[in-house]
Amino acid sequence: MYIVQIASECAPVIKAGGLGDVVYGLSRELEIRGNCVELILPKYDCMRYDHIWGLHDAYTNLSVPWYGAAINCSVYCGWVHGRVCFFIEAHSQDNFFNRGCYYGCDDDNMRFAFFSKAALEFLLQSNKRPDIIHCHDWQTGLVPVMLNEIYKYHGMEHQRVCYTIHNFKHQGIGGVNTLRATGLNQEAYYFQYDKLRDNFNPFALNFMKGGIVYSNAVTTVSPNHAWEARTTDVGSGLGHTLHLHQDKFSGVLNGIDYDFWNPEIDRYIPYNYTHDDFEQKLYNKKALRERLLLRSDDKPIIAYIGRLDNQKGVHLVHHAIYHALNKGAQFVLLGSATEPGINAHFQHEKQFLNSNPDVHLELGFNEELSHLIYAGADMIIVPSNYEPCGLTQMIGLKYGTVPVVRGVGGLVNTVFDRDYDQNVPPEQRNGYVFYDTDYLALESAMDRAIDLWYQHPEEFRNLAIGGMKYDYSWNAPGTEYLKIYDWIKHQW
Ligand SMILES: Nc1ncnc2c1ncn2[C@@H]1O[C@H](COP(=O)(O)OP(=O)(O)O[C@H]2O[C@H](CO)[C@@H](O)[C@H](O)[C@H]2O)[C@@H](O)[C@H]1O
Repeated sequence: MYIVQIASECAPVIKAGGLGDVVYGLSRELEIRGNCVELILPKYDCMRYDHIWGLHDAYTNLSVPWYGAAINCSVYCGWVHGRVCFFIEAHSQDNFFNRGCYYGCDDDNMRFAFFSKAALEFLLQSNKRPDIIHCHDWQTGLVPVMLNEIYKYHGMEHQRVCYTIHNFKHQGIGGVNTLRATGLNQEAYYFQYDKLRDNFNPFALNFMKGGIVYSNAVTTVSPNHAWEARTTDVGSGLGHTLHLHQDKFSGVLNGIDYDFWNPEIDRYIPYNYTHDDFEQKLYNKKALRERLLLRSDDKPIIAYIGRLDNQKGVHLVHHAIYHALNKGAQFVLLGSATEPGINAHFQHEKQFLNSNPDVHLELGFNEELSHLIYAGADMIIVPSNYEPCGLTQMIGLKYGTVPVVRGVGGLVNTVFDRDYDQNVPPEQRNGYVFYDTDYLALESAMDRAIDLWYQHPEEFRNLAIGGMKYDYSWNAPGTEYLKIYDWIKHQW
């Protein structure tokens, strides 16, 4: 099968979070199974060019219709750890992708509407006719809309779209301008409720809703989140739309790329290890302490790695730091916040805790350091308010780092409470789960994990080693996506 992924991220060259990991990992898995996979991405000025091999001009005169005129683009081609990627650069004073950031600009909706249009123009003009176009999140929600309303009539009538939603919170909101810019026009038509009109704001068009309405298949990143999105408020207002389109909507649990996230071969950690020589993990713990200037003591290290925003339960992350210290544990945090208030809060915490030898807060994005933390920590905490899938608990498991998580979204599908999970046999339980969003709930799960570490170290070790044996690779999800592709390929 010929598959083209259109996305705003692909790890490690463009990574703001889990979306990048998934786009890369899924592409790799599909290619290993003999499919032809290509990726189309924006050419951001701030991406990690050191991860691209052989970048060259692939298509120089891509003329993209925009507001009735056209923007000239160049398309570059290069290999990102073996994957063929096309990067679109727009020559316009809008400077769409030269902003020193991936997201967070006032005109993000226009930037990614343009990217979606340019990606389709590139397919059209370069005569690429994939069987499947796989788009991700709100940034590419307009791809299936434009494919069906415009490009279908220009020779792209056979392309089918799978649309994956990684986060319902950000949906991409536009207005009449979006329609004029992209050439969709026809205001009255797109402002209908069964098209793009936002379910709650009658004056807005919703890109993600467009993606759901117009795609042949829609997925989110875990079965439990698929259920939550349809039936609870985590669908952020799209529950009804998902309900109407439930026949093509499902949850496919993400995988982890074990070629990249694997303590046995990880080149960012000083001591490689497997579940057979688990003792080596201790040397990584020592290396982590040395790197972050934590004191050497007989204490567990609890880690948090992730974006710092309301989704991630920042109030509980904050509380976990102090509770860990009270319980005689050390705490390491690696995270970045885009919201100024949250950023200021954690900057303040960092200064306040600066001289404490049992805690380190690293504020920023650091891929290399994240690997050492996964390898060196004893536990990883994921106290999210909602979590479509969550990768950090799955990476933690692979590194023998016991997850302590809130039972929501994909965390429910991946972490099984050692003491209480009745649905899973004791030998298959792999972490700790709490449910409420208050401090007591968090504390009770942390206490159980910390107590086991102190009082029954052998059992804690068995729990960690058991977790390493779980298979959360792309193997099973790869099969599921291929089934979906196959199903929509034969749809008319
Ligand atoms: N400061 C930092 N430095 C270095 N690395 C960092 C980092 N902050 C985060 N990371 C890394 O980024 C990834 C984050 O994974 P998450 O599952 O938390 O994704 P996120 O919430 O961004 O994305 C959404 O998409 C993913 C993928 O579908 C879903 O799993 C998730 O639930 C959904 O919210 C991990 O690889 C983590 O190690």
